[in-house]
Amino acid sequence: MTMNTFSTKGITKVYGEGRSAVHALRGVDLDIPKGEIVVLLGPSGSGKSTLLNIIGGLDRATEGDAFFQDQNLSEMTDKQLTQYRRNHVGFVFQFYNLMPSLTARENVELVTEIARDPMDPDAALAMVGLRERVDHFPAQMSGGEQQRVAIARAVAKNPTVLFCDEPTGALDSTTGRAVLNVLKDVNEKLGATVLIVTHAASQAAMADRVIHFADGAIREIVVNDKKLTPEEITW
Ligand SMILES: Nc1ncnc2c1ncn2[C@@H]1O[C@H](COP(=O)(O)OP(=O)(O)OP(=O)(O)O)[C@@H](O)[C@H]1O
Repeated sequence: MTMNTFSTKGITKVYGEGRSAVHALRGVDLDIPKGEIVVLLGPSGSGKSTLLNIIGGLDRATEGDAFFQDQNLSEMTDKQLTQYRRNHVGFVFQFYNLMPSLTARENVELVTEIARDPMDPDAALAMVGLRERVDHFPAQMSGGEQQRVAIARAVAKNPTVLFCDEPTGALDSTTGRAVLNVLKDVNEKLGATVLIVTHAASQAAMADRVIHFADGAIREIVVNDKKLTPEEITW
């Protein structure tokens, strides 16, 4: 039997209350098998980031259960959620979120110093092709290089799962492709489950599984028999 990294049952999320309530998720049932690359697609406001935040332990569902392996995130205390994020989850965002006053290595060390089973920061930076740039500051690097530092920072803790919210949103297609290649490597070499939220529908071709979201619910799940490499994708 395939072990699921995530399994959700009837997840709903309502922001606010009364007349101003926003129903961001309306009952999401989902299984994400271990070690897959999963792409979440859907219009703006359809609930993709909300789902990512809930299974990433950054936010809580209003109702329903979200399991990470056999642990119910919905029943965890705030302290347990912090431990879950610290030990298992890497996050990559559209705008890198690097500390401008720290070098690439120091940005990665922010995470490795508190992680349970970290990689060597220089090894993480070498993995994303930045061996020569470890002592450079974010302002000395291109957008794609900064995003690769952010990925190195996320993978240096040896995460079970890597969440990427619009990781190529601020990049041109050549640079974006290099970033997707790094995510593919992380999936293949570290065995991490990788979840990518994107507006670029063509990136779905590199996924094992594509989840189409609409209006707070899953509209369709497509399993790709054959995946394309990032080089084969155009967008
Ligand atoms: N903190 C919040 N308070 C109130 N409403 C929120 C909050 N966060 C998200 N929403 C609303 O929940 C809905 C789902 O938002 P979400 O960010 O999950 O969508 P998304 O599919 O990720 O969109 P995008 O592609 O634009 O990032 C939207 O209507 C949004 O306005």
